[in-house]
Amino acid sequence: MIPKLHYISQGSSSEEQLENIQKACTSGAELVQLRLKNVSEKNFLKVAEAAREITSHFQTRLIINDYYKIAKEVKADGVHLGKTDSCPTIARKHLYSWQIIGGTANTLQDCETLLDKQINYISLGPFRETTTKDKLPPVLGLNGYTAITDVLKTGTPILGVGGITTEDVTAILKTGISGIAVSGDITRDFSKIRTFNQLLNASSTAEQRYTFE
Ligand SMILES: Cc1ncc(COP(=O)(O)OP(=O)(O)O)c(N)n1
Ligand SMILES: Cc1nc(C(=O)O)sc1CCOP(=O)(O)O
Ligand SMILES: [Mg+2]
Repeated sequence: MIPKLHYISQGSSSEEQLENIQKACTSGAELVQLRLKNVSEKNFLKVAEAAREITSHFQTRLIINDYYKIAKEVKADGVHLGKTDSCPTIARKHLYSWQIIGGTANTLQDCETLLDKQINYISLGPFRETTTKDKLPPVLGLNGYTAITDVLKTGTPILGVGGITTEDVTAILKTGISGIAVSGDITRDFSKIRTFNQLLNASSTAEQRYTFE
């Protein structure tokens, strides 16, 4: 099962990235995506190895952004690929059978293309403007989400992404979106993970671990 909350990492250095990943894990994140830009592949691999160690310690899933070969090398739980990244079909051939592949979509057509390529989840965005990523396509908002999920009848999880805060969750879930990926709102305050999990009715790993339910 794909967790309903994905924390997309950020940080202005490798050290800050790893600190944020550790904070996300201690705050109950079930899944962390390592998103690190403007570093060499060699440096990305080093950070990915450290991120794998941290996440494994907390039994938190790890998704590698962009680099499917690194996802295989560090035995991450999967890879996230955007429209200008490697093709999911090629990544699938390279990865272990248990590794998951997520893909970015901005339109209904993108979603259909990804479903044909048998990805495990779709991340549909941007929900609203965000400073976390440059050169975003037009925002979809609640109406855009409803228009796409109404047509797209699929059992594949569709996550919302882009400028999402805790205040948006309830309305987003009513559109047919089943989970969310968040960077800024969580990085500003890691205690928000607990609130997001409650709003999403997602299991908080820490709570599960101690309640025997
Ligand atoms: C969960 C999630 N959704 C969307 C993206 C964006 O991927 P992409 O379009 O490849 O852009 P970059 O993140 O690589 O800049 C994502 N990473 N994660
Ligand atoms: C990485 C990313 N991809 C997006 C897309 O729409 O494809 S929006 C986005 C940024 C998500 O971070 P925040 O929660 O800080 O807006
Ligand atoms: Mg990418």
